[in-house]
Amino acid sequence: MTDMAIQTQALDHFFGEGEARKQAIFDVNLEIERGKLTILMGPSGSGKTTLLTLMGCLRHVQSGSVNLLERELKGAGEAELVRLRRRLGFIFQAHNLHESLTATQNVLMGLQVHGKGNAAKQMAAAHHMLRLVGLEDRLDYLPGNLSGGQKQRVAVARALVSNPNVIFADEPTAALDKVSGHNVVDMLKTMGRERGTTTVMVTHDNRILELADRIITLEEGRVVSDVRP
Ligand SMILES: Nc1ncnc2c1ncn2[C@@H]1O[C@H](COP(=O)(O)OP(=O)(O)OP(=O)(O)O)[C@@H](O)[C@H]1O
Repeated sequence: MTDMAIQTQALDHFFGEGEARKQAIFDVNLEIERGKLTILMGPSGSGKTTLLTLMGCLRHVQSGSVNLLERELKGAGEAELVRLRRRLGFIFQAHNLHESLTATQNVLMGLQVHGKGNAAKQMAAAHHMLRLVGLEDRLDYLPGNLSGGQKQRVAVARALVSNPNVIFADEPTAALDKVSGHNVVDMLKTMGRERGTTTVMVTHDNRILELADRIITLEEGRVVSDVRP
């Protein structure tokens, strides 16, 4: 097993066809260590989300290479990608909770796609995760009755409950106040220390940079800075 969760080599990415074809990612070469919190920064349109979705098997690799958990994504078949995605957790903007399901049921969705454990064990794991994110008194609330920050914490609990190897997060703290944002990122760091979970996070949130193990900055699709604070 290597110490790297993700490696990219000569990674390019293009959108559009013919005259509208436009390059969004240029020659990105990165090695991302296991168990660390890596932040992707950069101005709007610099390619952060494109890079995150390429590394997270959410977009086909067109040119160059992405190695995720020792599997090459370029040319990988759909069955292989599905197997890999089961080892990942995704935290995108808060709005992807199911509005008709309670907090607990939303977190259970994070387990049921994996088919892990029996119903009682799954319920216990969902409740445990919701307690960890400080929502023990909101287990049976619908998203409509939760604040933006509480919804985001449900999304975090759902991403973490299956104990993924890598978590991809796009602006996970955008809707949170400073304390809740810190709590979410602290939790991801704790998962890194205790379980070796790797987190790659896109953020504009300057308040959480101090928590990062590494900060990679993109501009116009290129890596322009890469620091370990
Ligand atoms: N589906 C798409 N079709 C065409 N162009 C796209 C598509 N998605 C992104 N792009 C373009 O690729 C470039 C990078 O976009 P991307 O969303 O990765 O940037 P970003 O850094 O995440 O921006 P933001 O901070 O605003 O979310 C931009 O020029 C964008 O217009």
